[in-house]
Amino acid sequence: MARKHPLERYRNIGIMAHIDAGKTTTTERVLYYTGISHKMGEVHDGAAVMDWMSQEQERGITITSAATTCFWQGMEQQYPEQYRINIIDTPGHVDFTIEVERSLRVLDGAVCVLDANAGVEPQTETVWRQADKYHVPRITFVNKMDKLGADYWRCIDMMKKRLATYPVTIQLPIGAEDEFEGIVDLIRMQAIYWNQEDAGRTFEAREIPEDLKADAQKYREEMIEAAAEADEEIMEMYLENGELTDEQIKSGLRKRVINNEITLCLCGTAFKNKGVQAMLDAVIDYLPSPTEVPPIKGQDANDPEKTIERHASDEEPFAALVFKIATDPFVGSLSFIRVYSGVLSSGDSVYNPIENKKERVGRILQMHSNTREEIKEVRAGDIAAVVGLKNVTTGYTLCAPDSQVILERMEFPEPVIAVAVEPKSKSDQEKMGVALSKLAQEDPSFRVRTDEETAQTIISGMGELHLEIIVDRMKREFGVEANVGAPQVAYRETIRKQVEQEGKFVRQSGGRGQYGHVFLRIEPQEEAGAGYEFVNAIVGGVVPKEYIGAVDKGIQEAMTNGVVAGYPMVDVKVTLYDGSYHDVDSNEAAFKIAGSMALKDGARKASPVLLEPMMDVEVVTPEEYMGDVMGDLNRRRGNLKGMEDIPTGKQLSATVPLSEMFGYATDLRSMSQGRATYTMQFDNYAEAPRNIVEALTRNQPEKA
Ligand SMILES: Nc1nc2c(ncn2[C@@H]2O[C@H](COP(=O)(O)OP(=O)(O)OP(=O)(O)O)[C@@H](O)[C@H]2O)c(=O)[nH]1
Repeated sequence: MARKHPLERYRNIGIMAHIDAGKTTTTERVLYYTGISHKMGEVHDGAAVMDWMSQEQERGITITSAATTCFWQGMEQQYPEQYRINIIDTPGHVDFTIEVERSLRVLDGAVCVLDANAGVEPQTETVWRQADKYHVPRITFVNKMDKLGADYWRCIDMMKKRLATYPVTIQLPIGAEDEFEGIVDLIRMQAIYWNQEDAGRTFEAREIPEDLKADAQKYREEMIEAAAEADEEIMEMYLENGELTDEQIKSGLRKRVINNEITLCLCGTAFKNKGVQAMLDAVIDYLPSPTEVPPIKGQDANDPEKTIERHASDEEPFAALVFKIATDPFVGSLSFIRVYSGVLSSGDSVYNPIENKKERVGRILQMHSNTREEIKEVRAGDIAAVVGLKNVTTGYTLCAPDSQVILERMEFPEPVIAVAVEPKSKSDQEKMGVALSKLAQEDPSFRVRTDEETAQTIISGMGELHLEIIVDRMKREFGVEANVGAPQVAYRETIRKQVEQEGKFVRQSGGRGQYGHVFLRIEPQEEAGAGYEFVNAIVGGVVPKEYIGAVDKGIQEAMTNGVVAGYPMVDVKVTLYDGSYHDVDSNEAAFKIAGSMALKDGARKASPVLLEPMMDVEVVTPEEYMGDVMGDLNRRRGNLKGMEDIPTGKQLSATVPLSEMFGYATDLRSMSQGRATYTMQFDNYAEAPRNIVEALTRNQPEKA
């Protein structure tokens, strides 16, 4: 079967923004204007098509990034054929940055939505930096031009200052706030007004209003100059003629957007149905198709030293990245994939190089937000969901069995906040384990562990909201009722010194005994965040090969409950360098215990320390509350990093220990009569002060 839409007519895009800037409303309008959704859903009446999970509808925020596909032929049907746009709606709340990261990872371009009044907000900066990290080309849609205080030029100014980017405007707003009427298109040099009788489906192009003509000329010049810098050829033409054709301007701008040298700015109001279609045209005109981004790199699955490149082409072997797992009440587990190369049909076998397993692909679904369509195959550039894969999690590669590759894996942040969950009844207890492990498989920023001392189930994640939603989903989707403890800090432990430690586990009581014996070198990793590393330095088989894995396992198990206060140990390198075995009595279990014992005993002598998560806190407050807010942050052991004037007041940034931030939302509200807002995200782990360690260990029995 031939490809319906050539790759050049694909756009895989994400929509990113600070919370409440209007991503969901904008996406809704896109679906409406492209004909996917016939009823316009408003965020407040909980009918938005993209926000399909019930929690999202209740809270009016976007939690999971749903993928959806739509088709667009231009505002004036100016493109000869339809383009296929795959959109991922990404959440704006910091607790879910992981969702943003994993969508950015598989996208070719993004639209950054700003609130025209608030401009660049803390979370805008965060997602912008993430997009920088993955080299995602961007255009910016300044939304809410109808809102009180809307100011397009201030937004552009903030982008220069706070995002360190080079914004180039290709539109001018006509009016602002409740007098916002439409836009001036600087390429066509026309004013565009959307008709409100049909919810902005149709529009009128008119002459540019008299009072905007001089500005239009000026900003068009700037735009052309930016386009001319794309390459020497365009520059020469510009210097020769003093002008460029519309096509030359577009191609120059396009080139520079794709190279991440500039970002184009547009404006409108999704809510009042103005400007969205022009933004879609810009997606087609300036954001790259899968063939215009660099080929994805991977490792040869059979030779980790060898780098493989895969180009966006149906002719190359199949390779795809799993970027999201979702449990669906109707079909079970759904794996969302981005196909980088090749073709996959339902019924084919795919290879999972991380688990070394081959799996058969069942149904393949094209997601249209809350509806889905079964399709027969996926090709390079596609985003789709595969039903029923068993051994995959987010970040895994799927590839052709005869051409094995591991695509660049995603990095996931460590969870910082934990709560104990206790099943309400016996039957809940049985179901809870299953539910939690399914949810953990979907979401790599969520972990489950059992506390060794209290035998409680502890779940940890990125923030209070994140865990609240997990507990909520457990109840709704799996029918598990649980009592939830107060949120606690997910402390960590590590060591500061290198030690060598013997671990010997011997039992001889007639018959077959137990014998495991190891020597470990235990040392801190040089770099924080390097994680756990196991080195096998056994020579001459003093610890037989078949037991090495068990030693490693024993060490890892011991590390889940550290020696200071029972928190997981991180950033430790362990070298197994010596040991002995017994012909009859040695087995895996004995070596596992020996490894575990050696680690625990060694860690106690290796200057173990407790680490606490430090949060990057950004507070936006009207000026009159600034003194109170600052004083309060000081009391919370905060370290003030900066203060800036912003349109809505002052923005303070500080590093504060997470343990001091519980209840902050309420305190900040009462301190500022509800007018200050804040965002918080993990920054780093720092050594906890002595009083915290003492408080945490006071009630603990001496560890065995
Ligand atoms: N005045 C005005 N309000 C808007 C506009 N677009 C969206 N809103 C409102 O702003 C609020 C937030 O919009 P959403 O679309 O939910 O924002 P979001 O960025 O998706 O929010 P999260 O999903 O929670 O991150 C809603 O009350 C919208 O109705 C606009 O163009 N003008």
